[in-house]
Amino acid sequence: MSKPLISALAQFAAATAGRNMTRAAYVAVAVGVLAMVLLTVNPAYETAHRWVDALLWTCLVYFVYEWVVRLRHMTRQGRLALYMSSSAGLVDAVGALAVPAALILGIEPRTAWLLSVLWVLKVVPGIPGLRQLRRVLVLESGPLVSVLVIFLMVVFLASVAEYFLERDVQPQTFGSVPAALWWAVATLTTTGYGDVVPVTPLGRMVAALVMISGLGVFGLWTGILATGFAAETRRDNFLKTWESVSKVPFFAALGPAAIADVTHMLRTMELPARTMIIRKGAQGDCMYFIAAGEVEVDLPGKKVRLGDGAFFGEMALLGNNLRGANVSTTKVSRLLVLDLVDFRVLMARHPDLAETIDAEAKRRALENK
Ligand SMILES: Nc1ncnc2c1ncn2[C@@H]1O[C@@H]2COP(=O)(O)O[C@H]2[C@H]1O
Repeated sequence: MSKPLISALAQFAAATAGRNMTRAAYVAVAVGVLAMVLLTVNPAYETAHRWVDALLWTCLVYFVYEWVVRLRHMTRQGRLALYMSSSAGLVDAVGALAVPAALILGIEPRTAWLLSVLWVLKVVPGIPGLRQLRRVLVLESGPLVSVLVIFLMVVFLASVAEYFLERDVQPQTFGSVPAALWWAVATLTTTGYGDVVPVTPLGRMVAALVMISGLGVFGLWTGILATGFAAETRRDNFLKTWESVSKVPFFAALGPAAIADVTHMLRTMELPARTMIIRKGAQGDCMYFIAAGEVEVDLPGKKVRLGDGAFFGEMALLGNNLRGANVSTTKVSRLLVLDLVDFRVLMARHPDLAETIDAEAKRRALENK
């Protein structure tokens, strides 16, 4: 085998060994699931069964290869048990073994290949939003379970009531509590198939109450999840900003309580190189601290570069409100932004910071004269 081919294969195996989804894995999941769907469409499968089978087998071989490479990699790193018990390890094992196991057990091939739908699970461990959802579900499990209990209570009370009110008029649909339960679930979830409908006046009144309760229950669930997501995002942002704030020497002298206070006021901003941040003559409504990166202040006759830990944009907030120079990034930069309202609060709460900013603004104004 030629050297470039060997090194390309080695690189491919190394990328596959990591626990993250590679581009090839995403393609394999998409192609594999699409081929499985085609397998269920009779005319399409009859005309192109060789292609569909070839695609399915190729994807399966790829997933088995991926699993074996990861098992070897984790064994070498002494993390085999950890990998096998993780969600990614379980999903990889299921992806590699489910279809072959079904084929070996003698299940009809077109039915056995339906198990390839499990390949979609491979994308789950890599989705950051899902990790956040799991955290929200765990943190909000108390209120969510309470709403579930209310849901079950209403379902049971309503189905017993409907059974009692409708059983004589509609024995075939409301002839038992389990039969009435189907109606209650379809109504409370606001699905309303309309296959089972109460006809007695009292039965309809109960149904109306169930419909209204359904709206309430789903409103509560949505509210709990939305609040949980918002709180989670705030927490993530706070931690990110905290990390950046504590790296800025200007804030490092403050105690932890004051850093937390400052963190609440700042928001992070990631910028690529050569991005204009401040335009000369514009109204100033915030100032910036450089957590990482570099900016260039474009002054008449010279350019001043400011790096990690420096701040800028303070002069407009302390002076006549108008920006005195253009400022743009020279490299990828992470900035902490302090809005005017918070700037005033910060100045009032931390006079030592106010003094430093004020002194630097005065020094710069003198330098620019
Ligand atoms: N001589 C200088 N050295 C460093 N930064 C400066 C200098 N002059 C102006 N700046 C910064 O450039 C910013 C442009 O917007 P502002 O006038 O709000 O605030 C200004 C200062 O923060």
